[in-house]
Amino acid sequence: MAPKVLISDKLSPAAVQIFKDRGVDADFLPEVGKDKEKLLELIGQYDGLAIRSATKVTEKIIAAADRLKVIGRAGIGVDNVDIPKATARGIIVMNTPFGNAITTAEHAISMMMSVARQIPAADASTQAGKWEKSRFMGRELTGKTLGLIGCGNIGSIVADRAIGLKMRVIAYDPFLTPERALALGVEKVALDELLSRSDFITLHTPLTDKTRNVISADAIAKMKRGAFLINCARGGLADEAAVRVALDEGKLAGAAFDVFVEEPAKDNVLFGAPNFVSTPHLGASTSEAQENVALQVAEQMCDYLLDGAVRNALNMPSISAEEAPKLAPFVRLAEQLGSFAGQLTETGIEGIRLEYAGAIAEMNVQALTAAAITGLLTPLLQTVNMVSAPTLAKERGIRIEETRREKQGAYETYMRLTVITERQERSVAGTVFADGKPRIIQVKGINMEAELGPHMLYITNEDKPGFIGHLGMELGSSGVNIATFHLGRIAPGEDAICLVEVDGEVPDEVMARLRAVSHVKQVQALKF
Ligand SMILES: NC(=O)c1ccc[n+]([C@@H]2O[C@H](COP(=O)([O-])OP(=O)(O)OC[C@H]3O[C@@H](n4cnc5c(N)ncnc54)[C@H](O)[C@@H]3O)[C@@H](O)[C@H]2O)c1
Ligand SMILES: O=C(O)[C@H](O)COP(=O)(O)O
Repeated sequence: MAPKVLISDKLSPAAVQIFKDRGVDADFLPEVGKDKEKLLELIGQYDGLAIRSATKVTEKIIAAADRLKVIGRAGIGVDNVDIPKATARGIIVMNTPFGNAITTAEHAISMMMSVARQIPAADASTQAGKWEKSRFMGRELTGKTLGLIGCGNIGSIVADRAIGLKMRVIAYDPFLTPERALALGVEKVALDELLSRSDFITLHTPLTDKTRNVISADAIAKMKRGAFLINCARGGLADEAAVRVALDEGKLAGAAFDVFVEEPAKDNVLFGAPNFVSTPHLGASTSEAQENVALQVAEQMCDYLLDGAVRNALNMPSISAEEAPKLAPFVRLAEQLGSFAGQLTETGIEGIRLEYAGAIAEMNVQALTAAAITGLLTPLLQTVNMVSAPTLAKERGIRIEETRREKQGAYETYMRLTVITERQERSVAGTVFADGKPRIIQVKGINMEAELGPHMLYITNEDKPGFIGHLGMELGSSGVNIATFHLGRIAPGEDAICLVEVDGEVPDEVMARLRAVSHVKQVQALKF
């Protein structure tokens, strides 16, 4: 059955066409995003949800999203999605980090020019038949200092354009490296220095606990009298009430906001303030940017739903479309090793150690580790996948160690998973053969070579004559057919392991008889 996607926001129709061309059923219902109840009613039917900023993907929506595998944001900001809740349910959240960056940077520059020359007010006055030439005295940009708070994708494009306008650009961004600042032609400064030196300040950070109200009354007090403030990033970065006071008092010569604490902004404290310019969250609204983000998000969602490729996800390592089919057998191996160890572990898991050697060490190990944790936790938790597994493990205090080795042993690829509990460490290792099928090649240091089937018996025993015959007889007389049989031992007469694939589930009474077979130490049924 073709995957089904709901487009619940005003995305460019280009997205619908991509979904159609790739064989994904897409329902284009752009009004649903604003109607919480309708979204709640419909969401259970979909594998994918394509959104912009109007759709709020809350905990309640996620709880009702029984089939949902991916949320695709045609744009950058994902503050309208409850990512931790999506992650816990194994839903990938992806965005399009570059598709609307140029357009938004251009909007910030437009807002800076508009507010510097009071264009909206001058336009309204002129069209009202007044000719108030002396009322609208503006400010020149050339030679002025522009302070960027946040110098990522959009901030750095703004810097480039502002340098073109002959402005001096300074930036406050803790993650901006000196090399990057140099390459951009930007001076990296501390926040207080930026506040005191800038003639214009533009905001380009996400809204986080650290950035909320970065422009507070205190921050405004540190700014130059007559400075301008531009916010095309997120409402909440500036304290709107404090900005209103500063505009009324003339501390700020003007402010231009595209984004507001509450959107849609219908009755904002800033409305009507002197030299306040506003737009209704139009930063990304150009036909070019909307086409870019719609195409990109639709392709990314199709890649994931159809091929398992992951791009621009905020809660899962990337897996390229070329890589996905090559990685698939190794993901299966990692899941099997995790599941094998998980089913044999009865006490609390303190940590897991993952060792990758040979060709596998060069692969997307982050994805393989996520797959191994998925396999490990699946027997313990109801719903877990590669998206939720690392978070669920972390929440449970499970330590994850990863090592990569170039050295190859007998096998071209070698992956070993060791589960660490308070009582013991148990390891299981495997490889993928040229036929693309995973094999178990070591259990607790004992070499063997076994392909796992849906129903397996894991038996530990003493290596003594008669054991195999006795075991075979018990299974045969109980009507349990043996599909494959694999043996390994430390040394003649010592501890041994036996992995048997059987055709179907082994009833409890048969399990009890197997446990009574002489030289048997442990018998456990495993499912894959
Ligand atoms: N108005 C719109 O329509 C529109 C369109 C696109 C993006 N946006 C918003 O613009 C903002 C920036 O987007 P981007 O693509 O440049 O993001 P980005 O992730 O590329 O850049 C954000 C920058 O902020 C910096 N940063 C993080 N915390 C900081 C802090 N405490 N102090 C200073 N800097 C900090 C980061 O280091 C990073 O360099 C986002 O909030 C995004 O949602 C708005
Ligand atoms: O984060 C973004 O990409 C912008 O805020 C754009 O939002 P929009 O897609 O709702 O216009």
